[in-house]
Amino acid sequence: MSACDHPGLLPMEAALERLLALAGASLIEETEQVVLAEADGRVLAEPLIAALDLPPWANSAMDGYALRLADWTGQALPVSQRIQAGTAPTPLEPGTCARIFTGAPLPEGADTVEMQENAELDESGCVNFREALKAGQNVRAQGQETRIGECVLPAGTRLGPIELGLAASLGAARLSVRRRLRVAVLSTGDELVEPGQALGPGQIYNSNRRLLIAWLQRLGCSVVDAGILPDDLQRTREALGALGEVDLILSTGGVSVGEADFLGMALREAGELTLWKLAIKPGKPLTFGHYQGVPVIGLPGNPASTLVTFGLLARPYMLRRLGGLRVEPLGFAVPAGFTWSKPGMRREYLRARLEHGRVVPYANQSSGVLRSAAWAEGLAEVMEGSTLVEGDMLRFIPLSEILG
Ligand SMILES: Nc1nc2c(c(=O)[nH]1)N[C@H]1C(S)=C(S)[C@@H](COP(=O)(O)OP(=O)(O)OC[C@H]3O[C@@H](n4cnc5c(N)ncnc54)[C@H](O)[C@@H]3O)O[C@H]1N2
Ligand code: MOO
Ligand SMILES: [Mg+2]
Repeated sequence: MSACDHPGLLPMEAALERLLALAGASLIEETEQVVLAEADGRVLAEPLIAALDLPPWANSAMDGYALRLADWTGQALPVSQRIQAGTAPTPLEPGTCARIFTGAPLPEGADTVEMQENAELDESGCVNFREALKAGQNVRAQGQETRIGECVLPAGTRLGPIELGLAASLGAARLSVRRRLRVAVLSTGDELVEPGQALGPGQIYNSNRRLLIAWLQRLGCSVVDAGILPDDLQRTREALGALGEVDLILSTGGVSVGEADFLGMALREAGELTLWKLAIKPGKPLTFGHYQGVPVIGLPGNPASTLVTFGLLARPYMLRRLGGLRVEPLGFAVPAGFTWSKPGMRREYLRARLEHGRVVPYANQSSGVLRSAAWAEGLAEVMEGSTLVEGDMLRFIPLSEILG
């Protein structure tokens, strides 16, 4: 039986589709102008329109000599001016050439550049060209990259180093971006203790809080750290209700079927549990609901489950709320370097590496083992109901595609 015909489990595509639709219905509308230095990781709210041609004027791609090709019939040409980058040339005197350097503006009247390695300056100050010349060679035409008025980046683009460099090349000093998403982070569990404190009986250190806060900061969110919440229904209700002005509550743990899993209970009681139990491993009990109108994503507490569900579901949801265009990781197809003989009802996301171009999973895929992800370079997707033999293709999602 596959997840599609399993009554209790929602397939991955359906879950993501629902989450993205919910996100699209609660877009963050407010925008702000930020200087480029503050714009890394933000989502562009308005298209970036070129305010100038790029390059703004024709220029040389080589260090050499600029000439009008029609002036050259094989004879040596005298050098009539010297043009460095950052200077303004005078029009080219007919029958002459100009000494020119890479990035310098082409003088009016010139249409061709020969690199200096193919030219020879004689004692009389004239240049002999050794090879046949082609009109337009080594010339970077005005506007060859971008024309003034063109849309260079659409609204919804996530800004990274390349986009910021491009905006700078067009002289944009500020960009209009969506305001930061305000996200509250809650770690649920009586067993949790923060690093730096001594462990008591039955206690473990809280890893999800650090993992999520660092990740959210990379995503450009402003984080409200709500600390550790004990496994108690009344305290859960109070904590959820007291988080103030946030766009999203992100919690870990307390969403499965245990008697101490109170987050799901609190959402059910509030009557707004929209999504629960997905056909993915790890991550089955992922929960989405609202508490007093605020969206809540309850990530499963096992650290590898937190990682997978945050990266593949919560992250796209959050970016879509900011109007993000490309929010889902793409990954790529690679051959399996392992055999998978037991088809499961849940789609598996194995913490894996590429070795000699093949996917190799970490030996211990328990969802409690975060070390698997530190070893891994990506998530290898094994589809529900399928078996694999070595060499079969599967999707590999690099962690670098989702960590930020
Ligand atoms: N009878 C069943 N039991 C479980 C089922 C099930 O279907 N039936 N599902 C299992 C699956 S799958 C998962 S995933 C977990 C999810 O449980 P919860 O989200 O309710 O999380 P907890 O029970 O609170 O904790 C699970 C596990 O993770 C550890 N944990 C929790 N928070 C943190 C943290 N911040 N840092 C580090 N580790 C954390 C916690 O100690 C538990 O070991 O449920 C299964 N059970
Ligand atoms: O769905 Mo859970 O995350 O497998 O352990
Ligand atoms: Mg539990």
